[in-house]
Amino acid sequence: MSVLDEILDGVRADLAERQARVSIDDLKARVAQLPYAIDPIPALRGDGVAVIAEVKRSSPSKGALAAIADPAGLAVEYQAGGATVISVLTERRRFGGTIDDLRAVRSAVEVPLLRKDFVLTSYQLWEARAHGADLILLIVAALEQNALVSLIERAESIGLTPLVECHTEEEAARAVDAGAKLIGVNARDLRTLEVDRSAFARLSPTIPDGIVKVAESGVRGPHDVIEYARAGAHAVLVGESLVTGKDPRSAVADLVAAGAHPALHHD
Ligand SMILES: O=C(O)c1ccccc1NCC(=O)[C@H](O)[C@H](O)COP(=O)(O)O
Repeated sequence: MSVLDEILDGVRADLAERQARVSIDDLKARVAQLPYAIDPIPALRGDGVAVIAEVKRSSPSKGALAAIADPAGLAVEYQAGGATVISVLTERRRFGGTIDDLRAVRSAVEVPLLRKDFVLTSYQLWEARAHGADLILLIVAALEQNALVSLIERAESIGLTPLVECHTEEEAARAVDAGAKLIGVNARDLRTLEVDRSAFARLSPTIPDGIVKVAESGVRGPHDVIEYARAGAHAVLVGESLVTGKDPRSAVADLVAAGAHPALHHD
């Protein structure tokens, strides 16, 4: 069984437990009380390379990364450093996150929030909105094509912007066919956990102009932002190097500064 399949089994079990406690109608009622979600696309498409900074406690590839007792405090630092979007990993078993982290971060920052998880059902979309997310991750490798298409449509219908993640040419084609407007190329193969930073440059030309492109994973510092920008990234998604560094605010600011060089601006 691949790492991804193991993660998905755990996600299904945790999901069943949450669904038994909180009904989808309760989530819909909560969403009805909230302001509209923020559309992140204009900011992600702006000049320079946007930084999506991630709250990430642990990972299947590295184990424990950082204790992060105060996810909201970390998010405030990310925002102060210039992050365009903040990603919150809410998967419990392998990443040490919870949906409550999302709520805590929402109450502390104004920038758009990505719920980073393994979304399989529309319940998780409502859950994400009810806890303040503006974006949701949909992983092509985890979804049949008809499920991907219907989750994209459902997410958009409730105001969420789907970030559709791929790792291979075939998955990128599926993301485009499914109508994704925001596509992430993950350097990490979720089945083997190997990181291949050349994946973005390989897949980027296959993604049509007009779609916003995010380079995910493996960003160690400003030099990787510059490389991803040269290959056409509108944004980078960064977790590990930020949560394991000493000063998340200045680390984000350094990435933003690297991506802001006029030579890297999009046409
Ligand atoms: O991070 C992992 O080990 C991992 C394993 C299996 C599925 C997903 C995984 N990570 C999720 C992510 O996509 C990353 O957290 C995100 O892109 C940031 O990556 P990094 O900067 O390398 O922490």
